[in-house]
Amino acid sequence: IQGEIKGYGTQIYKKKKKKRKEIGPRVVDYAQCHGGKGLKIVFFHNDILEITELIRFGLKCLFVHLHLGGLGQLGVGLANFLRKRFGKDSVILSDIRKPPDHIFHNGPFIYSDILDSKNLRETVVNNRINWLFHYSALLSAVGEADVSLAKAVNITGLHNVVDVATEHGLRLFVPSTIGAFGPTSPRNPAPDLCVQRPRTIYGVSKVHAELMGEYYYHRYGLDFRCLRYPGIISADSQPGGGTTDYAVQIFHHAVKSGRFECNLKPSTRLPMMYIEDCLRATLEVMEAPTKSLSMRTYNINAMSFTPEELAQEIHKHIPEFQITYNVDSVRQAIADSWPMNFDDSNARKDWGWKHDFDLPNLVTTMLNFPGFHTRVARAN
Ligand SMILES: NC(=O)C1=CN([C@@H]2O[C@H](COP(=O)(O)OP(=O)(O)OC[C@H]3O[C@@H](n4cnc5c(N)ncnc54)[C@H](O)[C@@H]3O)[C@@H](O)[C@H]2O)C=CC1
Ligand SMILES: CC(=O)[C@H](N)C(=O)O
Repeated sequence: IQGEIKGYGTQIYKKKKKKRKEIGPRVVDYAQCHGGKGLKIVFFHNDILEITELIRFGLKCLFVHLHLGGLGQLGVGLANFLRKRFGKDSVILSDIRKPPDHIFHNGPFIYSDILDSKNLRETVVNNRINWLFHYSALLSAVGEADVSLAKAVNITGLHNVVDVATEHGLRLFVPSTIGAFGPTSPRNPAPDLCVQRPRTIYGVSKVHAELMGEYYYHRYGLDFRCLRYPGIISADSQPGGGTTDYAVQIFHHAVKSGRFECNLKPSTRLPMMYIEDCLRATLEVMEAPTKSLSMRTYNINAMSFTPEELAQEIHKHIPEFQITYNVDSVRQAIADSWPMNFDDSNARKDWGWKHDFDLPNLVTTMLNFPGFHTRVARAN
């Protein structure tokens, strides 16, 4: 993984049989880094060191990540993924809801409301945050049901996050979505750059997030990075009220009862991705060297399928599985305005993005997920 540490660059000395291996050029400052025995970091200003050297020494840097809106469908998975890389105490999970015991005891958790800009600043300063992952949002369908709350969280909340990240020189990740496109966008595939006139408050707020992040990058140097996620599918977390939720719920129902009532038409094609690919892409773009990024907002793609195609794939594992359809007109109208497929060639070219999961191995992975069956039982 190529990466960079800007501003306070680092130079690693590795004591090896009393012999010091000097990697970087100049020495200005000195700090002990937790995680690596006998490893010392010395700092020098405004130089860049490829993060490969840090990874090679298995060094856990003095990164502290704050993860906002972390108790949703994707947030706990991201926190676990980052903690494996940077150490449990380097990743602070936050939300406005109480965490369940197994999450509360799995690493630092704090309350953080993105609508309270003072609380946000205190959190960033008191914990010396370097990287910020901003997951707080109301998704497409729940946003249409409460436009004023969606405006507050997805727009005012975003403004607070962008301001605090700029003030404190954070590296900021904000996810966008297939929902950031609308009926006048090219749909099959949708490229990175095209007309974006979404018809949901969710999509409008996400286009705004993309534009605000890029403005702050060009105007103030905010290290803003953004990926447009497809519908994300996970086995151990429930979806948060979007239009692609059917593609998560279908697995729980297939295992539990062998039957599923789908709220989208059988032929509704949407881009989708397994959560492992999503979380890996998120870290890869955050660790990509600045010089490799020709853009600040990228599409990422893995697969696209219809409910009918998904059901046929599940059928190969559960022959008695039956799908019926009871179309939700709100979600159907949203889905019909979204891309059917994504062109993610820029992500693949600039920072080496590639997906691991296609439809067959998504279904195999989901239905064989450790404890999935008991999770379904517990969830019910
Ligand atoms: N799940 C998916 O398929 C996709 C998700 N995304 C984006 O990824 C991010 C995470 O998505 P999910 O985990 O699915 O969302 P989710 O809806 O499951 O979770 C969002 C979290 O934000 C929190 N939140 C709400 N108001 C808040 C506030 N004022 N301050 C702090 N936190 C607040 C909620 O408590 C919730 O835990 C969102 O920004 C979403 O737009 C983008 C595309 C696809
Ligand atoms: C694709 C998304 O952004 C989300 N899952 C939704 O359906 O709203």
